[in-house]
Amino acid sequence: MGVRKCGTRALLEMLYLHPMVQKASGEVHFFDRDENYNKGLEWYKMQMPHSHYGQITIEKSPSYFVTPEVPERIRAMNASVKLLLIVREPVTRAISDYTQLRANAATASPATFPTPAPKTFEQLVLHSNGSVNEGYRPLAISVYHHYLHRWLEVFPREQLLIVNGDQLIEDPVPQLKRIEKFLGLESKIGSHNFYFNETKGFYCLRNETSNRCLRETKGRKHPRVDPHVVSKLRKYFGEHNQKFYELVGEDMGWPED
Ligand SMILES: Nc1ncnc2c1ncn2[C@@H]1O[C@H](COP(=O)(O)OS(=O)(=O)O)[C@@H](OP(=O)(O)O)[C@H]1O
Repeated sequence: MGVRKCGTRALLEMLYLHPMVQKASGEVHFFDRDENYNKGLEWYKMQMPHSHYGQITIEKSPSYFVTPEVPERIRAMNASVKLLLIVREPVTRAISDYTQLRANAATASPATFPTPAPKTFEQLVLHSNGSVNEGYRPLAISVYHHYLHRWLEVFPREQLLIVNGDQLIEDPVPQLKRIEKFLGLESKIGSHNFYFNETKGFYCLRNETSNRCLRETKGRKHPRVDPHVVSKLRKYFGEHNQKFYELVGEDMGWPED
């Protein structure tokens, strides 16, 4: 169900290494987009892969996390569905989001004549008086508790697993073992499924037939951000992170300066 830029694609592809998991190929956007939702559950099912008896079918659409109608719509489909939420340290997530928005803007309108330089992350996250620009969307999405409380009003906590996206980058196997257990799957994914690619700087995936890394849009180089700004943002998120820890009953240990 999200969160955007926290490793949703990596998580989906890594889980798909398991023989009892089938995945939808793209982002389905059934529950968050009215034009899809109004096509009905049969349409949703048709977007799903074929699966054998006992296999688990998964899909990811990160905007589910922030779209208000989604929890209730999912519950109406299946109140016992299992949900995975992958999170990342909020400032890193915001920088990743900014990096993607900037890359998308550059692709959408390639400069054929001199255009003003895009605003820096620092310019966007702080007002001119130095206060945090809470309305800047990449910051707002990192305030996880604002969105999560709606999910917990609709689903019991036991149906939701919080996956640590920073740890999934550093060392994927322990996170995947937790998920296998949560999903009631036999433990199958192990270190034999991964190799570290020095050029990409990330783990890549291996199965019986192929070795592959995620696409170049996953694992972008982030711009250097002024450490004072990072520190200011971490302080700002401190209180929000505590609220998130309380909601989920887990301390993610994110730095506060
Ligand atoms: N193994 C591996 N390879 C490449 N990338 C990895 C991997 N594991 C996690 N990640 C992190 O995934 C981040 C992208 O997250 P999402 O897939 O959720 O992005 S999106 O919201 O669907 O656009 C992406 O963010 P950026 O580093 O900012 O590009 C990665 O840090």
